[in-house]
Amino acid sequence: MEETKDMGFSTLEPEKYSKELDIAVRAVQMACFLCQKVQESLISKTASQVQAKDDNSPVTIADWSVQATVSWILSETLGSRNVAIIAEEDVQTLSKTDSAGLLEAVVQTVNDCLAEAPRFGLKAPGTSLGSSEVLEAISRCNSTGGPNGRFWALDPVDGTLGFVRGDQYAVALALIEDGEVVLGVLGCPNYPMRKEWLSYHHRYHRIISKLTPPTSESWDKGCVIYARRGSGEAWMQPLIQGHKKLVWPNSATPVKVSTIENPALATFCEPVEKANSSHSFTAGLAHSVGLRKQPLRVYSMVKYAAIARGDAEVFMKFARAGYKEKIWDHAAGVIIIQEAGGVVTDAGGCPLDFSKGMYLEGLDRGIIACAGGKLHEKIIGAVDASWNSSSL
Ligand SMILES: Nc1ncnc2c1ncn2[C@@H]1O[C@H](COP(=O)(O)OS(=O)(=O)O)[C@@H](OP(=O)(O)O)[C@H]1O
Ligand SMILES: [Mg+2]
Ligand SMILES: [Mg+2]
Ligand SMILES: [Mg+2]
Repeated sequence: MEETKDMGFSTLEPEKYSKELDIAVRAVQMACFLCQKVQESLISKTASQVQAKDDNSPVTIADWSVQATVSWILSETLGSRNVAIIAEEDVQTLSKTDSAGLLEAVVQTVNDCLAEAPRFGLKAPGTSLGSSEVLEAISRCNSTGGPNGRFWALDPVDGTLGFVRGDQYAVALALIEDGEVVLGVLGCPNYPMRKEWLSYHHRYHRIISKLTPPTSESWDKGCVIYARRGSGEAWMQPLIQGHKKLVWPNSATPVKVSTIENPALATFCEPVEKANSSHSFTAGLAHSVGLRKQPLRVYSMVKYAAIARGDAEVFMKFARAGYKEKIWDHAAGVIIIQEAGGVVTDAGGCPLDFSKGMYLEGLDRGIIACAGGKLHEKIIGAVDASWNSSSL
């Protein structure tokens, strides 16, 4: 039987950050609840509710609503003076005069979600938030990060493209102190019941509805994974929302990385979009180290979750030259993999540096995360040769 501890916090109770971790897990559970409702309505409606940002990437009411909700919860529970947050979204688009409908939808979504706070063991607001309070909660996430003090890094919806396509996405929240990630929480609302389904892009929902009777509680769909630095443990909770009977306190089971060391048996994952990572470079690298399986292409930080859960062994991302990785796209995933027993570095073998502000400055070429040191060593050892023979 699998070990189960109440929340997995029993060993952490006297430890630093236990209150922050507890609140962060609840906030991410709520965010997942919010996202599931928005994703359902996005997919069932024909009207497009997806906006394009300046860099042409998508943003939806879920991105803003999660940012507002998590910001509000952290401020209410920890005190707004103690909370600094760096996050992906801002209020620029929402504040435009022609965005009144969009803002209204965000305010409604936030209030609908916050009204459910007691199910997550949190206090709901006394009265519904008005639009100025929602905008304020979003724009309060204006920390610039850096080497000193404590701040949260939030990606309200990571893999927005996967989200709008009805596929994988994640909610990512990390606490960074003096440049080091100390807590990571990753919500993966569509994490499938069977790891094979991770790669069924687009068809995912059809498969689920065909194979899962509508009455099924589908316990294993979706999870929240979290870890505290130095604990040597990573924990996973089922999602609260699909289960009317599930209320706080939730249960947690430990997760561990895979023990596979043989590249021929290992699965590597990478971004779905070629624009986000060079598929041809990783194919060459995979070939040279003897990774024989097809790459598992998954949107978002669900890739980090897959490594931490032992469902894949390697994650590689090599963005185009000039692209600077943002800290909120990696912080939570990195600490979760490390505490679950894995290794994460840049392509030169150095740890990722979360102390330089919004970006992972100084990142050497790409990111390589592995279930174990041996696999990691092999891949790092092969990067230079592949790099020199590629045109990246
Ligand atoms: N050009 C480019 N190169 C590399 N990375 C980029 C690029 N553009 C965006 N992003 C960031 O990638 C985040 C999603 O990364 P993924 O690894 O999940 O990629 S993919 O969606 O599977 O293709 C995505 O996160 P979200 O915006 O939160 O979805 C972006 O921060
Ligand atoms: Mg992201
Ligand atoms: Mg995002
Ligand atoms: Mg985005």
